[in-house]
Amino acid sequence: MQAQAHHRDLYTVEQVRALDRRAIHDLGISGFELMSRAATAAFAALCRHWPQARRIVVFCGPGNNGGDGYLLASLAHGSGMLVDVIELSDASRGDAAAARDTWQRSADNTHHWHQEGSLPHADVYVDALYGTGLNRAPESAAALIEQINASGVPVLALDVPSGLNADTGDCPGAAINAQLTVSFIAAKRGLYTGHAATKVGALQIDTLGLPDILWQGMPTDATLLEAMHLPPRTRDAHKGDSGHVLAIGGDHGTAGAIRLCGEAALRSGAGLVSVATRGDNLIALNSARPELMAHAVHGPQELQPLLERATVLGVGPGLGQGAWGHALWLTALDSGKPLVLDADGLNLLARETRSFTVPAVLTPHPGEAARLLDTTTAAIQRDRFAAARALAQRYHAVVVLKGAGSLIAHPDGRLDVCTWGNPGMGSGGMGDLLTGIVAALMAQGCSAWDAARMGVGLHARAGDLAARLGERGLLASDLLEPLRTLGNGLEHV
Ligand SMILES: NC(=O)C1=CN([C@@H]2O[C@H](COP(=O)(O)OP(=O)(O)OC[C@H]3O[C@@H](n4cnc5c(N)ncnc54)[C@H](O)[C@@H]3O)[C@@H](O)[C@H]2O)[C@H](O)CC1
Ligand SMILES: [K+]
Repeated sequence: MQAQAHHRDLYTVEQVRALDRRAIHDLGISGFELMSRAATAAFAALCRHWPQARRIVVFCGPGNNGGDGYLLASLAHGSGMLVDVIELSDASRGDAAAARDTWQRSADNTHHWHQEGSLPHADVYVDALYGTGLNRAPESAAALIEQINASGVPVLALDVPSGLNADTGDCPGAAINAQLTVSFIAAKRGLYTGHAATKVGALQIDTLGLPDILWQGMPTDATLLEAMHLPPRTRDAHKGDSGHVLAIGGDHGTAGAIRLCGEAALRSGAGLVSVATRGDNLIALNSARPELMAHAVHGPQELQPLLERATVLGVGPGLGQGAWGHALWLTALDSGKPLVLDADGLNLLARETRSFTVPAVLTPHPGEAARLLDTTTAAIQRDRFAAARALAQRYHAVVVLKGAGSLIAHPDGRLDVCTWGNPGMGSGGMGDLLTGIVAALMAQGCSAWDAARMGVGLHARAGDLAARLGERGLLASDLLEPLRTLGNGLEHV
C-alpha cells in the first residue's frame, strides 16, 4: 500500500471526484481500471488484516462502490476463497454493471437481499453498499446494515463505511461499524471527525498507484494536525521570557475549573500564571498549587492592575454568567489583550456578540457552538466543518470545535483536524486544561493559530498517554504530567 501522496491533506467528496476526473481524462486511466485497482488494494488489505479468512460475503450496492465489491469478489473467488455476493439490486450501471458482469462470469453465487433473510456466516463481511455517493439516510439498506452490525462478523468497508457521510462525518441513519476501512485515492475529511471515530475502525488510504502529478495543484479542504511542540528554552532564559497568563474565573465554590486552567498553563511553560477569582477560592488554590498567584477579585477595579501585567488571558472556567462574571468578562474583553475564551466566557459571548480585533481563540464544545451560532447541537454535528468555519468567520477568531476529531478553524478558511484523543477525555475539567494550554502557548509567543493547533494536539496526545492506564476513570489532572513531557518533545519517555 503506497503512502498517500500528500499524507496530511483532506478532501471533500467533490474534490475527490475532481481527482477521479483528472485521473480518467488527463491520465487516461479508465473508471473501470480505477475500480479494478481499488478492488485489488482492498483485497490485499483483507488478506493482510485477516490472513486466515477463507469465506467472505460481499454486500454490493447499486453504484460504483458496489462495483468495487463485485471485482473484489472476483479476485477472492479466483484466489480460492468461498465467496457469496449479496446485492441490493441488479440495477448497476456503467462501470459497476461491467464489474457485476465480471463477477457473474467468474461465479454465479449472487443472491438478492431480502429483509426477512438471514445472512450467511463468513470470516469477513465486505461492505460495498455505499461510498462517497451516499446522499441521505439508508432506507431499504438500513435493515441490512443493522443485520451486518449485529452479526459479530468483522467488516471491511470499501472507501467509506456505508451510512457515514464522507464529507461531514455525520451518520444520517444506520451506518456500518467497520474494523477496517480502505479508502481510495484521497482521504475524505468525513473519515476523521464526528461519528467516524466509531464507524471507520482502522483506516488505510490507498493511492491506487496513481502518480504524484494527480494531486498537484488540486484544491484540498483541510489538513491532518501534526504533532508540534515548542523549541527547547535558551540556556539564559528566565521566567519573564515565557509570558504571563492571567486566568479569570472561578465563581463562588468553583475553584476547580480555574485551578486546572492555571495548572495547565504552568505545565505548558508559561513563565508566570496569575488567577483572578472569588476570595473564597484563594485558600483552595494556594494550598493546592502555590506556584499559582491567586488574587481575590471583587470587580473590575481589582482586575485592572492584573490585566496590565498579563500577556494573555484565559477567560471562562467556572466564571458563571452572573453579575460578577459578566463584569470581569466585559473588562477582560475591553483590555485589548490576546485571549482564550471557554465555557461561560463563550456563553456570555453568545449573549453579547463581539468580533475580535486582538488574537483570540474560542474553544467551544458542540453545545456552546450551537449557542454561538443560534442553532442546535444536532445541526453543529451534522456538519462540523461548516460550523467551525462559520464560527471563525463570525467572531474573527481561531476556533477549536471540540469533540471526537476536534477541528481547528482559522478565519481565513484554513482548517486542521485532530485525530488524537479518546472518550476518557469526556470528563469534567478537560476543557479547562485546554484553555490554560492554549493561553500558555500564546504567552510564549505562538500566534493564535499555532497555539490552538499545538495546544489541541498536546492536550489530546496527553489524554492518550494518560489513557494507557485506562480511559474509564481518566481525570483531567492525570494529563498534567504527560503535558509537560509532550510539551518538551519528550513523548518517548
Ligand atoms: N474515488 C475514486 O477514485 C474511486 C471511486 N470509486 C468508487 O465509487 C464510489 C462512489 O460511487 P457512486 O456510484 O458515486 O456512489 P455510491 O456507490 O457510493 O452510491 C451508489 C448510489 O446509491 C444511491 N444512494 C445514495 N445514498 C442512498 C441511500 N441512502 N439510499 C439509497 N440509495 C442511495 C445514489 O444514487 C448513489 O449513486 C466510491 O465510494 C468508490 O468506492 C471507484 O470504484 C474506485 C475509485
Ligand atoms: K462502503
